[in-house]
Amino acid sequence: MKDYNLKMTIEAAITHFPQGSNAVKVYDETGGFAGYITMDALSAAVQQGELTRPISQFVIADLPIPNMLPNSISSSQFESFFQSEFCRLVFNSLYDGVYVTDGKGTTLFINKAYQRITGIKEEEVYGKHMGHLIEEGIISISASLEAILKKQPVTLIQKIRNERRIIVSSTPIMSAKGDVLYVLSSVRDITELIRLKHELDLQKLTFKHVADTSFLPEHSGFDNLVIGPSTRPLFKLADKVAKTDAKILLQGETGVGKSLIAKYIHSRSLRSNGTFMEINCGAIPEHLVEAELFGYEPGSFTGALKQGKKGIFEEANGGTLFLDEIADLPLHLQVKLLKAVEENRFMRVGGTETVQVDVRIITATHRNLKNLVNEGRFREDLYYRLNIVTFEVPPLRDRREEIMPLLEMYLNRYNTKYEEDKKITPECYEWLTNYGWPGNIRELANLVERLVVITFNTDIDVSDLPPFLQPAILKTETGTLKEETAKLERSLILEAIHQYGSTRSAAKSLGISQSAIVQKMKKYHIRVENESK
Ligand SMILES: Nc1ncnc2c1ncn2[C@@H]1O[C@H](COP(=O)(O)OP(=O)(O)OP(=O)(O)O)[C@@H](O)[C@H]1O
Repeated sequence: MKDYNLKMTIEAAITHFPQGSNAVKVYDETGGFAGYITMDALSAAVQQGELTRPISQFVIADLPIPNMLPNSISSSQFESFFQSEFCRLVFNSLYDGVYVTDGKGTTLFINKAYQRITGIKEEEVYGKHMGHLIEEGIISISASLEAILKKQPVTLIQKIRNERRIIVSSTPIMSAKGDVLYVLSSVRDITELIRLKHELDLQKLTFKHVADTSFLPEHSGFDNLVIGPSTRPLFKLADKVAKTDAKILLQGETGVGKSLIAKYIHSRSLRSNGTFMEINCGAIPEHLVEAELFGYEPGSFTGALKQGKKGIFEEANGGTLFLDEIADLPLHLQVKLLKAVEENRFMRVGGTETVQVDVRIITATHRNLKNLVNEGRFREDLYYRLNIVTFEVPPLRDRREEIMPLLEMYLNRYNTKYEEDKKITPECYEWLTNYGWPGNIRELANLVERLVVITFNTDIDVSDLPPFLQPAILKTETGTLKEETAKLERSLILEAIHQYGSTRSAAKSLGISQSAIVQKMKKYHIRVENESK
């Protein structure tokens, strides 16, 4: 599977691991073969609680040759052991689950931990063949049967009643003749492990969050800030520079929180009683930017207000002016901005007198401004003027510890807004934390809002996620072709409805008629609120 790369974490690898495989190939950044990662290695890493370590530390060059098991104990000795009270006592005192079958795959014994982890009772499985348990949907796949078939130890991920995921390691016990006499399996709960890990992450973060923001004035509007290890230095620096008038350049992808940091700096500055004005230089038509920034005198151009208008520089007088997407400012206006920034003075469009203001300037861009300077597309003198302090705001994929608290924060927000009480399942959190979030925090917020609105059950689970986020493994692992096709169809319809807002446009985008989409929506219980006709 090309999906496995050296940077992948144990946690991500284990959730993707194809059912029934013992090993998968791993590739390096250039696409070259780097070795194998085995289920045994993942299992060992999970047992040591190394969920966030990269798999590169566990990759091996060659697959191990299967161990030949000791077979000096006779079959009757084993038989009397498995039937003894002593065996029950020993296995029942273990924290991990234990499952014992005979050499044909018929269940002989399960310990108490196995019953706790899986919810399966001994009477449900005792004397039953593993194949039968698969048919009944109690387990998804049998490591014991695999071990019998291969006559080798096998480790794999199994689903219990389509809910919990467990790691099962099965070891065959062989006779001198090489027949499998018994299979001994040990079992660990991954769902629980992952949940515990996230709970721990969340606790650590909540603690830090409180520690870092407790100094904020009440109702400052920043009660819900999530500050993780990667962004803490930025907020500390923001606090330090807030008290000065130093010009700040915020760089970072879209939706990473540049505008939020600008507001934070303003709120912590001596200008916090003044206005915070924000303008997106890329969103205004080029011919209007100058008037928006600097204002204009009466009758200075066609379409202008008779009485003239103040520009945003004047509106921000005494406060902070945040110029977003500064790289989009046309070159000819960069000269005027430079002068305004240096002297806090400028002329309105069509004006003859200078206007004096007292404004603190913060700028932001998602581009690399230095490169634009080198290419001659941004003035070097202005670049140095605006960039006394630079903040590089990292993308969400490099702030993974913040994903879970952000999901929680938005879940609370939208639960309140829509009067719902939705919860995200641990497995779903797992997928959401491992996703790359190209659209950053805004995309995350948008997805949580959608999930709160469109899901029917209280629990938001992996199957509720849009197709681009759904793990491929689920699609092959569960359900018949018909069920899987229906799931996909439902997701595609939901996506289209969400994107286009009306059944007509959604139907068009999917290449079906409006009546067909309406019928399918009835079938899949999809509703559209306030559809525009
Ligand atoms: N540390 C944080 N904690 C909580 N919410 C945050 C945090 N950072 C950003 N957000 C939220 O994420 C959303 C996007 O942030 P923001 O608008 O500041 O990003 P941006 O980088 O300015 O985006 P753009 O470049 O598109 O203007 C906002 O709703 C903001 O409140």
